[in-house]
Amino acid sequence: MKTVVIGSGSWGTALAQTLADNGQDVTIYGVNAAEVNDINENHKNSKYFAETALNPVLRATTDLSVVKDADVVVLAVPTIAIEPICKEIDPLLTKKAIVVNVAKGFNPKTNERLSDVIRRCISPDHLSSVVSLIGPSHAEEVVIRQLTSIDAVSQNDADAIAIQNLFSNKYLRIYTGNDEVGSELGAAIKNVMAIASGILSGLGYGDNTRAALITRGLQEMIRYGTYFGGKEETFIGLTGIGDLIVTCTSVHSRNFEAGHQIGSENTVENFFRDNTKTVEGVRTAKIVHEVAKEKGIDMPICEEVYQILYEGKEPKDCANDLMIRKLKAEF
Ligand SMILES: NC(=O)C1=CN([C@@H]2O[C@H](COP(=O)(O)OP(=O)(O)OC[C@H]3O[C@@H](n4cnc5c(N)ncnc54)[C@H](OP(=O)(O)O)[C@@H]3O)[C@@H](O)[C@H]2O)C=CC1
Ligand SMILES: O=C(CO)COP(=O)(O)O
Repeated sequence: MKTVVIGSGSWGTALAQTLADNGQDVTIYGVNAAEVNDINENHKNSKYFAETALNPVLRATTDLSVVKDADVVVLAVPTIAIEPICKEIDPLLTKKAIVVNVAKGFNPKTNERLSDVIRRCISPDHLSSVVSLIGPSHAEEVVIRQLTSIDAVSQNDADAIAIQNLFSNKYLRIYTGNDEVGSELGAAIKNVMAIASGILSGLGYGDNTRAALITRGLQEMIRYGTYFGGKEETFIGLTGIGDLIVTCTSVHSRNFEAGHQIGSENTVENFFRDNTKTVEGVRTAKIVHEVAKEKGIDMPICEEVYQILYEGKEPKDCANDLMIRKLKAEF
């Protein structure tokens, strides 16, 4: 199988190296010539993994025509780039490819789920199916071959199994799934919860607060996901509670890190002025706010994160307001 990984950032590099470790034919396509040269010449991607020597067989290119003849195309770019890159690659594909999405969030222009964007932008002649490869997986750990488990989720069982077999090895164990809605919504919304977790940590709150946030955050994810047809059980799997735990507790999470800065400064000002990293939860918070409001879905934690990011509310007031809401039964 010929695989092209679109995106020479942290996750694209780590996943492509996994395929290189598995002896697969894989090439990374990147828009950033410095990252591409670093991979080819130095066997490093110093911008993201300063200390890590990559598998030396890994190759990268800035020529998008590399997707010609690809059997598998992995989209490892931020959500904002998914629609444009699909439109760019569609005319270059010469056969039906499995398109694997690893981004977490929604299309910022239309609020669509990413699998729907890919099906809309890649013509049926060029698309076998969409597989979402998502779960608790910081690139910083996968690139040094730390044991990790994630899901290959697709409406097409055979393609999910093909992607499971392609990526699995002794450090990356892939499970299959077919609840596209539940898996994608869980993996998207956990980024908002990770911002909330970072904010609470920045405000000085500890383990009790984080456990409450993760538990109640999961309930919000279930409420939102099941509204759109996701299965409740999916949210107690890798793309739900698994991804929620890793991003709400890890120093590697950029969403947690952003929240931590916002909480410790009690303002979003410096974050919005200085941030250059991919922090998907920021856009997701706005989309969840809009959709939840329109559909009448109760999302109190997501709403407070939205208020902090977009409406100038102070983080410490949000934490207090969540605690003094009308008391109720847990379930
Ligand atoms: N990093 C991780 O641990 C994980 C990330 N993800 C998800 O994967 C997605 C990608 O994130 P990640 O790799 O971390 O992000 P990074 O910021 O590390 O890298 C993104 C890469 O995409 C490139 N890029 C941006 N636009 C385009 C485009 N139109 N065509 C080709 N390349 C483009 C960027 O180039 P440039 O540098 O020039 O901007 C950069 O190389 C996100 O949705 C994230 O949530 C999911 C699981 C784990
Ligand atoms: O999704 C991730 C790990 O599963 C990456 O999280 P961040 O985008 O917050 O770094």
